[in-house]
Amino acid sequence: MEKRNKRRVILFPLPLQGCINPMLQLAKILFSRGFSITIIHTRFNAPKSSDHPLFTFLQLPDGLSETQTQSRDVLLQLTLLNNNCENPLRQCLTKLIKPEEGCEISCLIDDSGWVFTQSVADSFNLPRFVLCAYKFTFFLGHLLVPQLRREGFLPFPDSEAEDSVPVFQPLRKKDLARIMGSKDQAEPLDAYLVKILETMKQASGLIVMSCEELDRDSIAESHRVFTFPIYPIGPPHIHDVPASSSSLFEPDQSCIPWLDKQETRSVIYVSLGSIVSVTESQFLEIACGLSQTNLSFLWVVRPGSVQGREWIESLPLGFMEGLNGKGKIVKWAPQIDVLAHRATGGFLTHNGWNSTLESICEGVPMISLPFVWDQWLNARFVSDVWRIGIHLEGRIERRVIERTVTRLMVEPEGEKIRGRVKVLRDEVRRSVQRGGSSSRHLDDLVDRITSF
Ligand SMILES: O=c1ccn([C@@H]2O[C@H](COP(=O)(O)OP(=O)(O)O[C@H]3O[C@H](CO)[C@@H](O)[C@H](O)[C@H]3O)[C@@H](O)[C@H]2O)c(=O)[nH]1
Repeated sequence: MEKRNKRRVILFPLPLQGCINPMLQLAKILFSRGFSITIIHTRFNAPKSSDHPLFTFLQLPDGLSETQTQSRDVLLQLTLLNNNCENPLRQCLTKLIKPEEGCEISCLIDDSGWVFTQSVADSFNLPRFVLCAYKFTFFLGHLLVPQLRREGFLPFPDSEAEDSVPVFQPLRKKDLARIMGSKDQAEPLDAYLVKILETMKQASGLIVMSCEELDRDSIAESHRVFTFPIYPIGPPHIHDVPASSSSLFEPDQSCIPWLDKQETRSVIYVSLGSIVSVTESQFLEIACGLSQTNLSFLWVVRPGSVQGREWIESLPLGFMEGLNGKGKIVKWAPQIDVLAHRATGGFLTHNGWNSTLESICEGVPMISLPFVWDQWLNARFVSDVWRIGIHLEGRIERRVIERTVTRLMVEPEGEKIRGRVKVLRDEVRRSVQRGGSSSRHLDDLVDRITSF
């Protein structure tokens, strides 16, 4: 560990698992470079401070009611949080930014989804860096959504659904339509995106949780939109810093001894991240599809993620027993360890950006089942550009799932896909090693923060 450099960085993650993980990982990286760390967080989805004893944690009152915390409408939650948290953040910073002996606050790092933080940071003369927890292609592209809508992208005839979208490659029109959302979501979504772009333009830089190896074209294009520096520092979890969990849920550690008993690359791991929910019939189709493969599976079903059900009680009677030990269902898994396990041979994923990166970094081929937002783009990269997975094209049907899992896990096609993901894994892993692209960008970022 390097010596403390008497400088403190304040990080303020958006309270979603997919944003907390990269932000806390960034905190660990900066701590290893000598910075002291303060994490400001909402009460909603508060990270566990006990998992990070070397950081200071400060909680803001966020004003969300119990019902609002349980809502499935993430856009609504983010809007409420943005409305409620400005004053609490201002008060918190007022207390923190007192001339303190021997430790200066260098900057605020927060998520682009916080749209009030730039003006707060400005009022304290505090440089603000924005963290991009998406693939950078999506980050650039999603800011175009309001303009595309104004220009009449929607509706389009069914016959054009598979056509590509030149300004948002490699999306197909049907993917972009899903990202743009339904009519009633259009107005709040577009207003939010316009605000994100407007406030972000005044930031001191953008820290991207991707690397040149995965995002070269979009990084090269970024100067057309942003004048500030971009720091693609690579998949955050493969930097050489001590491991610690930033899970909001308790990972079921029994996954690992269970995997230890399985043959090498024999298990399909299934997880749809921290936000996606499925209908009961989709859940049953996935269950039947997996069981019909006769292959081993490890499946994360978050409590509440089957709509209208507590957990897995709608599985047919005797379903688990009928698998003869070949299936295991848990509420939350130690995902990175699962993907790194020699027994894991494939990942049926919603293609959240963290899951996609984690799978690439472990060389695990994917089956893509995106549901919302950037997942549509990540899935296209996986299946159409990098060709390291197979896209389900939304077909949550037992026969399709059975067939696709079999293709990936046991057929020659799967072997080819596995070969490609291993090549990509090696390139991406090299980026964080000394002299690699991400390692150099990280050095630049540290120099920049230190220069303030
Ligand atoms: O059983 C599990 C399941 C997931 N995870 C972790 O949880 C994170 C999940 O992140 P991600 O794969 O990005 O999915 P979401 O939680 O759904 O993330 C949201 O945020 C991401 C980053 O902005 C977006 O890419 C997604 O579309 C959005 O749904 C990953 O680090 C996983 O390792 C676990 O530790 N155990």
